[in-house]
Amino acid sequence: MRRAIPTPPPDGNRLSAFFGVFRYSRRALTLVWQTSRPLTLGLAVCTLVAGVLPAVAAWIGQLIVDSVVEAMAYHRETGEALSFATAWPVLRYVLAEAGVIALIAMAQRGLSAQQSLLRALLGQKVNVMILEKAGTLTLAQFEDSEFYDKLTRARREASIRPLGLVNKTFGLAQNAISLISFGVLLVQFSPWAILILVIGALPVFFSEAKFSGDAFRLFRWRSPQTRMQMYLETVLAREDSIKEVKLFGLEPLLLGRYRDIFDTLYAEDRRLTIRRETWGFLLGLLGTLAFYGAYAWVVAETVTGRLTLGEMTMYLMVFKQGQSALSASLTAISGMYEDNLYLSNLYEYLEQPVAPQRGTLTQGSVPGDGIRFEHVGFTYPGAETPALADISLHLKPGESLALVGANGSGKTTLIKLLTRLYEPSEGRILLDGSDLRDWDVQTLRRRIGVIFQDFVRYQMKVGENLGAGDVAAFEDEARWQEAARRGLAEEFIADMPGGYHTQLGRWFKGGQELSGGQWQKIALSRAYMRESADILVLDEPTAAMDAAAEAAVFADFREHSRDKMTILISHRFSTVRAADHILVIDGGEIIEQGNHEALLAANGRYARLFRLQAKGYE
Ligand SMILES: Nc1ncnc2c1ncn2[C@@H]1O[C@H](COP(=O)(O)OP(=O)(O)OP(=O)(O)O)[C@@H](O)[C@H]1O
Repeated sequence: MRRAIPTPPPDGNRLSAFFGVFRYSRRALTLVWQTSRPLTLGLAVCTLVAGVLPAVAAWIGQLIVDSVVEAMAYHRETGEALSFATAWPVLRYVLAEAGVIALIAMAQRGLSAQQSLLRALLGQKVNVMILEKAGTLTLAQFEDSEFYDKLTRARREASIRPLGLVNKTFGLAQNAISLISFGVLLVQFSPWAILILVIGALPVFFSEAKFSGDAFRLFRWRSPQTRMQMYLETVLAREDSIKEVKLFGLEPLLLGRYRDIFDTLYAEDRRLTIRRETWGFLLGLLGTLAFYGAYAWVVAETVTGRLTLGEMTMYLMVFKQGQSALSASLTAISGMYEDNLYLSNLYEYLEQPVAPQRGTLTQGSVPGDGIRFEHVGFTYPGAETPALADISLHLKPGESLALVGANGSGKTTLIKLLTRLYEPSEGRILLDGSDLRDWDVQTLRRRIGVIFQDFVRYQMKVGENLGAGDVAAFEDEARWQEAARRGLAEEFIADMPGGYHTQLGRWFKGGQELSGGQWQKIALSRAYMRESADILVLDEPTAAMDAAAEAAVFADFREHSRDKMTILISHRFSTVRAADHILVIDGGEIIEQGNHEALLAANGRYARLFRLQAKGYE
């Protein structure tokens, strides 16, 4: 079934919106100027040259025709044969015109060369700005679909728009210069001619401005659909999803959705394009009418002898070129309007408020106190029920904590709060006696080594996949080896063709894919890279490992984390039972806590689940 897509929202006060958007022009110019001063200056010079010379060419055209007429009269009167001396007065103008035309061509080449260089530089600069900004945003912002829309829109269009805007501004300047110089010539014929020229072009301009506004509103309003299309492309054409898509036979269904979205978007586009071009044509006719009216006028004046043939040629040329310069200027203005609208996207994204980094502490007020949760509650933005409620716990250095609970009970959320990816909605979390919010976030994160269930499988070298755990040792081979040994990855890495330098994943040439358990060993080793960390968090670190590997991992883990705080999430009781504290969480609340023996003795949920699992292994 085709889903109905609502019509775009109304456009409000069009005129004030129209002028309001020009506020980005200056910023785009500044951006281009900062990108490359020499190229921007070069553009300006070429623009000036390409703007002035057409009028000069038209003026020389007049001189050619008039001197030809004069020379013809001379030859007719004297009967003299053509010689260099009699031809030279005409030929020098022809030569001059050739020179001017060559200069125009040079300026235009210069313009396009500089534009393409600037385009590359500017695209890179804007993309870097977008990515740098992404680094300052919070996890919550990334999970907000409206924000994600902004990011997608900014990335998709905005990197080419600033240069578009600047090119149009220069184009406008070039045409304006041409127009002024044409005006200087034309006003000698009649000021009315200039008026006719301007009036003929205005209607097209207004229709262009209106339709580019419409196009932008359409672009903005439909971005969720475009995003869905991009997502479907990813699902249908990426190695990590194609396996399941194939086995479940999802291609026709997903492709059908993809097509439906296109069809609805295309229908809108088509309507807009047809309206835009039809109006453009009809209103453009007015311009043509104005031109031929003026043409007839100039011809009549020449016939009556008020204008020379040369002047007629010049005025017609000036008229024709003036008209195209004018309509080009007007189109440039409406294009600038469009670019400005798109740029507003970019700046809307770049100006997205960043939560201030308040904390500055690098040491807590009670060093060695460990982690305390005090009545911590948390509700995800936009969620109705809390994911965690009234969580209190204390974990001292050297102690281990295990979290047990059904899927969705809030275990990972607790870790996200501890790592300050989110802040508690209620209560507080203390590290060494100080609120996490008061800690310098970098210092805090350096103290924590964590692997999440959905750890990242970097499409990079094996070693770099480990090094990611500690940027300071990103390239440190000795540290890679040490971490791999502890994460039990050493053996299979040694079997790989390039050892630690083997490319992982399938995205790049020569990449090796790993098994689920091998990837998990890589992730575990990555967590071990963080030597300075005294809080180790493992969120289901061994779920994909075989039983022997799991036992070895935990033997080593206990051995090496004696003076550290460790938090472990696992659904396997064989792993959990060794922890000093076990928290049983259900629906975001702690329902039982204690060590293994105490919990068994209490004969509650933990004891029941433990026996259930033990029975399964019998
Ligand atoms: N980013 C998010 N935005 C909104 N709600 C979320 C988000 N992540 C998790 N939740 C919700 O919060 C609750 C707790 O999720 P959490 O990931 O902490 O569970 P968990 O105990 O780690 O589960 P599992 O054992 O399956 O890993 C769930 O109801 C989940 O739907």
